[in-house]
Amino acid sequence: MIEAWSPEDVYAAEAALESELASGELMARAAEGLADVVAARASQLEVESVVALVGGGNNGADALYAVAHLADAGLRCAAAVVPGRVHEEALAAARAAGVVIVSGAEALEDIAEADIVVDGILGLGGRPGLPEHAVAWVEAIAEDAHVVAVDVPSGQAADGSVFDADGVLADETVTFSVPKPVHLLPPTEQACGALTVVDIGLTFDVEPSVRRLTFDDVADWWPVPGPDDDKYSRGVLGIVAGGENYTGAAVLAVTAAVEAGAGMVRYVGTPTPVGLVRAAVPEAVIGEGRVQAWVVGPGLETSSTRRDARAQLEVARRALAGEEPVLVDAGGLELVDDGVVEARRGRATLLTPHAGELARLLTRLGPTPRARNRPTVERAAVEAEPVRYARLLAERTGMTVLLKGATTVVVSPDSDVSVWSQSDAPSWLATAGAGDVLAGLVGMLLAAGVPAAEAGALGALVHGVAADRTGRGGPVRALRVAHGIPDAVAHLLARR
Ligand SMILES: NC(=O)C1=CN([C@@H]2O[C@H](COP(=O)(O)OP(=O)(O)OC[C@H]3O[C@@H](n4cnc5c(N)ncnc54)[C@H](O)[C@@H]3O)[C@@H](O)[C@H]2O)[C@@H](O)CC1
Repeated sequence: MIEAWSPEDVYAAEAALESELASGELMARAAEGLADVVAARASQLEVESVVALVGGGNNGADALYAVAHLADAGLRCAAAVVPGRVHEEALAAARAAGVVIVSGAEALEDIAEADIVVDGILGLGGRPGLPEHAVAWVEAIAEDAHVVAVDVPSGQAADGSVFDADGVLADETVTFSVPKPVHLLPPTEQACGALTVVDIGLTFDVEPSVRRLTFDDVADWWPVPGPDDDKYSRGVLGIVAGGENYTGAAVLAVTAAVEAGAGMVRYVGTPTPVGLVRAAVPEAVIGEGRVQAWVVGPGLETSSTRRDARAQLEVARRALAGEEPVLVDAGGLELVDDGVVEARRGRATLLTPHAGELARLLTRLGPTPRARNRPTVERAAVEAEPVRYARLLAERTGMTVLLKGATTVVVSPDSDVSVWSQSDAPSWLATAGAGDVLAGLVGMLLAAGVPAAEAGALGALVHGVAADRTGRGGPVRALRVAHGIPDAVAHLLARR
């Protein structure tokens, strides 16, 4: 598992450790670790000129001490500074080691020619956006330069909340002791590149703010049946999905649940998808019955006036009013209103919208049940600040929210619980029907008794790995991803 702590928690841990260490020791550890990474990169890339972009905080000091080490080791080093706004001791150490200190136009020339740029403008203490003087520095970085960010790519929000397109986009980031939210969350993860964590000895006795499951965690979490299990004890999943127009969603969700290892799947639909499910997934049982969890919504047509569609909707509403865990996806999200919110209080519910669905649902629900003012939430706003909006929906509904995207986040209604962030899927998985497969897969985990947030994170990981392994670097269609789940699970279980 990869865990990230908030900037506030990191500052607290740092203060606690600093009080036990000689002054400057923490920074010395950080600078040494940073210098080791940059030296290794210079040798791999067979280059020798390094420029540090130095800000006025500790992050800039780290960068200065690191280039001092690198100059000692024989690399050609310069440091771009703003005179008067720099850590004086670190500046003296760099100068003494032979680092060329530059500013103004001279700095821009050196930056443009550097093979490796070490970004120490802003770190954990940075507010989003670059300081004015640093805009030209960042613009001057050559296309083919290798950019190493210190702790946080400057301009990006350390808490991972907002992405700055004009900020530093690093090839790699060197961080200290533990990852920070900026490294794991959308939209900022994309600015960090490869992550190296240098241990400087911080310890934490508080919960991380972000968690990510890794491949090695799957064996500990996946519901593997034992000799005493039968199809009922493994978990029966009810799926209410598909309609006369969206027939495929039913086939995809049911296929995924069966392939993922559901003890049994009961499918509730209208005549056409029922016929297709019977043909494609003979293991599925048609009709309502006792289940341990529900998936409500893939391809569900909530405005159809057909009698069979209305009967199907009745089952969906019963599921939402019942005690079993429910995953609510796509058309099912249209059924979520204040009555459903009230009915599901204290019961496991996982909403699985994409950004557009989340925006529509938040707009429809409004900030509170009786709010007169219901501002429109735009899809672009959700895409710009995914965790913030997922949290708003989770808090408004009391439900767990899995927001789908290149990086999928899972947010619990309790703001003290860590956010899950999974980034395991190839971009090829952005294809019609992929969400239906995820719904069936995660639904199976709910039926097997995995808690909602963990089921969402685990399902997102396996979904991504199944896509990767079936596509083998090329395109994937959703049905093949569903059929690829057993191979992905077996591959991940074998890592135990
Ligand atoms: N966290 C840790 O465990 C350790 C952290 N270290 C380093 O210390 C850094 C944190 O140091 P600081 O707290 O000094 O933070 P920064 O180095 O990020 O500097 C913050 C300073 O820049 C100013 N500033 C912030 N955003 C700005 C903006 N957008 N435009 C203009 N000015 C802005 C602030 O007012 C503040 O003075 C970390 O990122 C890391 O590199 C290491 O030295 C040692 C250990």
